[in-house]
Amino acid sequence: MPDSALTFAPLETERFLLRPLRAEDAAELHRLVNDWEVAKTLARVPFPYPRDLADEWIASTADRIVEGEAYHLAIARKTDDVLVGCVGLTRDRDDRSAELGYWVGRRHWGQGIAPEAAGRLTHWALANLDLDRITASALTDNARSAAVLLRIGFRETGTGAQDFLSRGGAMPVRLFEAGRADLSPAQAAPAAAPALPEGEGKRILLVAAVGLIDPDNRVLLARRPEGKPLAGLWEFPGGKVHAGETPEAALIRELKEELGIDVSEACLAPFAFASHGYESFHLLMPLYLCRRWDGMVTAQEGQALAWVRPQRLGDYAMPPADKPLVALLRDFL
Ligand SMILES: Nc1nc2c([nH]c(=O)n2[C@@H]2O[C@H](COP(=O)(O)OP(=O)(O)OP(=O)(O)O)[C@@H](O)[C@H]2O)c(=O)[nH]1
Repeated sequence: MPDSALTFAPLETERFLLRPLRAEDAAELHRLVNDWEVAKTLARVPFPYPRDLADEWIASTADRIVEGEAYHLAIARKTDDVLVGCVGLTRDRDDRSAELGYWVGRRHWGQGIAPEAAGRLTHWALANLDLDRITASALTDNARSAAVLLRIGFRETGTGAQDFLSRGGAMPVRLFEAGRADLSPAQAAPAAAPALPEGEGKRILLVAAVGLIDPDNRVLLARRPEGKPLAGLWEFPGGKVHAGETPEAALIRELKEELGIDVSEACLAPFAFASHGYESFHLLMPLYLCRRWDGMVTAQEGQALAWVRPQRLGDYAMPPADKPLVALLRDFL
């Protein structure tokens, strides 16, 4: 059995750790899930739940984490590591989506555990896996579960029918989904952004970005980290132009802060710009190209970095404002 504990760093919430399940969790997991009130709400859980199945299922979750197929995690109390439930995501690679599931043992109900755990896993997944959507479903008669999803930011998309092992057949469900925009409606620029003319009633946000190009003609993309709007999307390094700063000075500052490199103004060649209306601001973003810098490009803020061949840029999910820039860059390089 591969050691998923070595490959998956537990996710922390205010009160819980979402960590890989361990063989020692089996007895408590069985006690909590072998309860009709819990099992009847879960599509893939039989009732009664055989004790051996807890061992088998826990063993299988480790392989699937290592393979990046599914992330089924224990919700464990930080104070004493007691298992209170499980939360999981199963990926559908063809669709760049994953399905969320969760349950909490009956003795732990009423403490807001499900939204805390499922919300954390949803945010983490959209920021760190190549996904655009998380889907979820709740039995039509399970208003409590639907409320959890809505609280996290999921949208209701319709109804359907799903096979429930515990019920011995198909049951009506409400369908939900969440993308980045649902989880981070606060796409608004922080108040520190410089005051610029209003466009169509929206504030104009000036952001400077750069296509760093290495000797193999590859372009550097950086992944927006969890916690920022549009987390998980790949973008050109850069950031907001502060009041009193030129776009070039802003880039030189951002490249030092984010990538640890020194760039001189003479090496920043203006290339193109993006002008894009986001929901709460209008982005104006000059894109420079740069082939010379001092120092080694290293992620200073834990963000993922990728050197990408121009033909492969389309494989990376980027903010909508970047689409025209990517096309121009591909033609240019
Ligand atoms: N750097 C960068 N920002 C982009 C790109 N495309 C795009 O839409 N943006 C948007 O421009 C804004 C940049 O803001 P930011 O939050 O990265 O700026 P920053 O580094 O100063 O952030 P901070 O204030 O959290 O430090 C975001 O709304 C981001 O979504 C891009 O390719 N590169």
